[in-house]
Amino acid sequence: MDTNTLSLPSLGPLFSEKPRYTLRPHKHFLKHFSSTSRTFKFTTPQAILNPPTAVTTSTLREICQPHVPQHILQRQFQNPSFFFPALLCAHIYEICFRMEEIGYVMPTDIQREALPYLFSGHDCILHAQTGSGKTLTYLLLIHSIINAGKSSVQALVVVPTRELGMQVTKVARTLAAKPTGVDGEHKSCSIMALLDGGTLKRQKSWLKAEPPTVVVATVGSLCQMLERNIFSLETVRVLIVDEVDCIFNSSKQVSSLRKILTSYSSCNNRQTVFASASIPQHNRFIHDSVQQKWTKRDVVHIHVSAVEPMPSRLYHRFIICDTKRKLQTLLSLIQSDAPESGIIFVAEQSEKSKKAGNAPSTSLLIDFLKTSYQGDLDILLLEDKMNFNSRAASLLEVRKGGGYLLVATDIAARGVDLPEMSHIYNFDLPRTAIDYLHRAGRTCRKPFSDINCIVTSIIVPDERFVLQRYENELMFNCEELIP
Ligand SMILES: Nc1ncnc2c1ncn2[C@@H]1O[C@H](COP(=O)(O)OP(=O)(O)OP(=O)(O)O)[C@@H](O)[C@H]1O
Repeated sequence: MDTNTLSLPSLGPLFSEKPRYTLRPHKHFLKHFSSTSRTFKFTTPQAILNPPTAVTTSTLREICQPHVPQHILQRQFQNPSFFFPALLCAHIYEICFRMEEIGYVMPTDIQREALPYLFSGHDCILHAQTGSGKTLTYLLLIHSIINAGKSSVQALVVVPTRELGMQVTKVARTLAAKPTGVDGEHKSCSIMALLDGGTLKRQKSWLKAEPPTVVVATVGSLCQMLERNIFSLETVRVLIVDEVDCIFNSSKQVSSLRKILTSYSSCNNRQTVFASASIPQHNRFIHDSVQQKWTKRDVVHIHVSAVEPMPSRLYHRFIICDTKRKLQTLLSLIQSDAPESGIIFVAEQSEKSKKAGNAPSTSLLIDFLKTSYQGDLDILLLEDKMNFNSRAASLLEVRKGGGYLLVATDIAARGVDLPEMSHIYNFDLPRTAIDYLHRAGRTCRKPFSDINCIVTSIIVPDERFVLQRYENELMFNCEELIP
């Protein structure tokens, strides 16, 4: 058999065990793939209809190819007017090529473990370290389900912040772009960002005129659209809630998320996925989710590296100094570390400090670094109270590449993916162990790299026991740096 072309007989076994179905590949499918010089292997229906088994294969394509048609076909086999879903298959094969083009070849642990369950229609809780590839995991599920030919919103990703929403939209669009050399006639899926600070009027017209296939939304904007009946969850086949614990923890977002989940629970043909590196009291959370019917009863909790909640390549250290010496200590650290890029996390200004008319720590820090730091790194700011355009401009600058020091509040602690980040500095200690985990997790974001990254907390003597508590809770060891 010519291994470089699509071989029609190789599609035969797919149907041999179900003779009532005839193979009628769509002309677009043939045209499309005969031009791409690739071979496709299909599994037999028996394998296709089996429940997920442990995946021992080693590449993402090997995981996706047998399982994606499985998922589509499972549904198609239940449909008496079965027709070979050529366009859907074409789409997912394109995604496989595209992944390889981008450099996603080997699956990460969460991808290896979760994808078989996701492709078989299970509701899942993706619980894995920061930087472990949860985004690609749920995007692959989305691509296995959607049909870009249909004009309806079929997948919805809910995120806590505009910044994370922009990032997920970008990754989703990159993945959905056609691989080089493929000019198939089928429609690419459209992805809409429905984020706080966006132009809701424009998005409203888009949703009404030609609904996108995938919507990435912040809770507030999504609720507005749902309340005004501009779009409904009826057509949504998969709902992802990213950083789910963060949204449940936010007093501004929790009641809206509950409404969305409750409303989605009455939809037919639904699949719900929750993702985060931290799901506190996960057994309780799963129990509640089932009780509330937010997930089906057979929801699967995929917990990767349960005994090691943070990447092992992270090196943690702390330095003790008094409050007045903190700025100078930070500067000395940056000079001796010479980071490739770093984030300096600062606490949000308290109401008390605002009332006292004090300048926020972020401004003090930025002013100090701009006058005292002599190195090559750009100094940037990202904090909640900046307007959306300035926040976007800071992140754009950061993503341009080149070294930088980003002074940020916890707004940058969740989900933001900056793979070049080598150092994290806690200028103010985070409020909880979970906040520590997410701040630290802005480094070590190259799944197959063996480069170590450093997290340094600058603390006053009284804070030593707080840090110790975080060490116990997150099971890591923090070494003292003696100045
Ligand atoms: N299979 C893969 N091969 C190579 N790189 C990958 C793979 N999967 C994901 N990545 C890369 O790993 C990085 C981290 O992925 P991602 O942002 O999805 O992490 P995450 O698990 O969502 O982390 P967080 O919990 O912090 O949000 C990204 O830069 C992504 O491009």
